This record gives sequence, structure tokens and C-alpha cells, in this order.
Amino acid sequence: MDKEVDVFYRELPKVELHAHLNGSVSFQTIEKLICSKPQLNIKHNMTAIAKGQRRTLDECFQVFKVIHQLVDSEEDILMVATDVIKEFAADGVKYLELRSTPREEATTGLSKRKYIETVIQAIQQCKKEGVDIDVRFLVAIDRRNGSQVAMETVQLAEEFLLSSDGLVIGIDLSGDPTVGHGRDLIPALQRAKNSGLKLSLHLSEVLSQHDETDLLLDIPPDRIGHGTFLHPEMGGSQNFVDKVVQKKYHLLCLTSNVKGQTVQCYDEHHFKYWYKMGHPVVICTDDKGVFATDLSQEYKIAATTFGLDREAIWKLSKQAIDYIFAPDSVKQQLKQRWRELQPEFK
Ligand SMILES: CNc1ncnc2c1ncn2[C@@H]1O[C@H](COP(=O)(O)O)[C@@H](O)[C@H]1O
Ligand SMILES: [Zn+2]
Repeated sequence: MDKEVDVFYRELPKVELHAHLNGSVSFQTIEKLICSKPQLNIKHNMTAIAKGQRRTLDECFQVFKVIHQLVDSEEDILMVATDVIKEFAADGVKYLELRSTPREEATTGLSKRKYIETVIQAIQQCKKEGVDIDVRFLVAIDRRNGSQVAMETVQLAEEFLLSSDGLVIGIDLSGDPTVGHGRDLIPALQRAKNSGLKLSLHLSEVLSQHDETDLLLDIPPDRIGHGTFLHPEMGGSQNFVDKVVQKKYHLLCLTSNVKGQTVQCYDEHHFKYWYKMGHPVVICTDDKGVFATDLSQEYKIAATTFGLDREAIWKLSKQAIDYIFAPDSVKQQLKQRWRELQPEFK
């Protein structure tokens, strides 16, 4: 990256609303994990997709399985979460919503409850150290695990919603989009919504999920991720577009979609469609470790691919504040930060 350009994007205050914990583990942290578990014989090319490389979405999901082998104890989660939070902060992210699927591991004694507690501990530790970032946590449902696990996950999240002092604020629905059907998860998602958990859903990440998209959009969620195949030009429908416009949601992950091959190239990314319409979009990383990127890089790619000047980029990063799940008082504080940091645009 050109040095001067690099500085602008790095210093740009940013909001990250779509980051999976285990997909966000950096090369450096993976290195520590590999060294602590040599018997697994895991190499870096099994945990990240390098520049210029692409994989099928299915292959991407194999990568997560490898990372899960490396991150299987309370100690690992604490390290991974702390490192990820500090890396986002170093990249200029001022507000971060991390999402992660609680796992239990019999061999290390890890339970789902302990998993969530440990992520919370990492957030609190970073706060105590004065790391300049506000972090919230979304408990993720992996769609592969079916309706019962989804319901249990929501129940667990409800407990933390009440006890985590505002840190656990919502539910994420994620996992391999080609596995299972959203229909089976509606009762759990509905329950989450009713109990005050914010709802962020991966939606229309792959083609031909009309029924599911329809059902999920009608819940309705508070936010959606990807939405690659929503608009008619991509096999979706005007009806979907109208619903998205009405609710004003759209979260986009450029490199994730290109490297996972659900989008052919940056030029053809659906960012163009929504941005041209004047619809608010929020640029996010998804999995900065697996896709070897960071949020500064994603903003720069958007700028160069779609011809956005610095003022337009600033507006994009500021607008993201309106879509965070934390309360209004936090939005106001963030807007104040942006005002203080705003450069002069010639
Ligand atoms: C590429 N697009 C994507 N689509 C859907 N789900 C994804 C994803 N990227 C990541 N995840 C979800 O996040 C998990 C890893 O982080 P955690 O172990 O939860 O912290 C993956 O196993 C998958 O369930
Ligand atoms: Zn995602």
C-alpha cells in the first residue's frame, strides 16, 4: 500500500460491525498457536487465504475447522480475543462488534458458558488497559447445528444480556449457508428478538435461497450481512430490495466475497448497486485473518474500485455509527470522536 494513502485509511476512525472472532485471528497469533500445538502439524496456508488466492466457500469453511483445532481452550480464547481486539484498535477501529460461536471442548474442559465469559473477560481486560476501542459481543448460532442448539444458544445469550453490563447485545446467525434451512431456526431467532437481543443475520450469501431469505427478512432482523443475491440483477427480487431499503440495512464484506468466490471480482461487487442507489452501506471485514485483510484495506479497496474520494470515504465510515447495536449515548460519543478527528477536505 502506498505510504501516504496507507496513513489516511489507517487513521480514518472506523466502525467494524461484522467480524467473526476465529476468522479474525492474525498471522502472528496463529503463529503462537501453531507453536503451542506442534503435534497438530498445522501450517499457515491452512488457516488463511493469501493475496491473489481464492477458495470456494466450502473450502473457506474447512479453514474455520482448522482454526477451531488451534483454539480449543479458555486460555486460547482469551489470547485470541485480546489480540484481535488490540489489532482492530491498532487499525483505527473505534467501535467493534465481535461475534463468535460458543463451543464446548471435552478435552480442555471448555464449556459454552465459559467460552462467552472468556470473551467478555478479554473485552474487559482491554478496557482496563486503556485500549482505545469500544467492543460489544454477539453470540453466534452456527446454522449447521440445528434448531435445538440454536435455542440453547439464545437462552445462554439472554442470561448474558442481563448480566454482562451491556457487552453481550445480540445474536448472529452464521455458518455454512449451504447447510440447513433458516426455517428451522425461526423460533430461536424470534425468541431472541422478543427478549431484547439484537438480531444480525447472514442472508442471501449464496444463490437460490429465496424461501429462506423471505422468511428471515420477515422476522425482521435488525441487520443483515452479505445479501449478495438480493437484488434482481443477481437473481433476487425487487421485493427483497424494497424490504432492505425500508429497513435501511446493509453490511458488506468485499474481500470475503471475492476470495470466497460468491462475487467474481471487486468491480462486480454488489457494493456498487447499493451505493449507487444512495442506500447506506457499512464496509466490514468478516474474517480479517482468514481473508488476510483489515478494515483500512477494505475501505481503500472500495475507494479505488468504485472511485470514491476521501470525503466520500469519511462519510461512509461516519455513517456506520448509525447502525451500531450499542445505545444512543454511545452513538453520540462516537459522533463526537469523528468530529474531533475530521481532517480538512480540499
Ligand atoms: C465467509 N462467510 C461466512 N459466512 C457464514 N458464516 C461465517 C462466514 N465467515 C465466518 N463464519 C462463521 O464464523 C465461524 C468462525 O468464527 P467463530 O468460531 O464463530 O468465532 C465459522 O465457523 C462460521 O460459522
Ligand atoms: Zn460473516
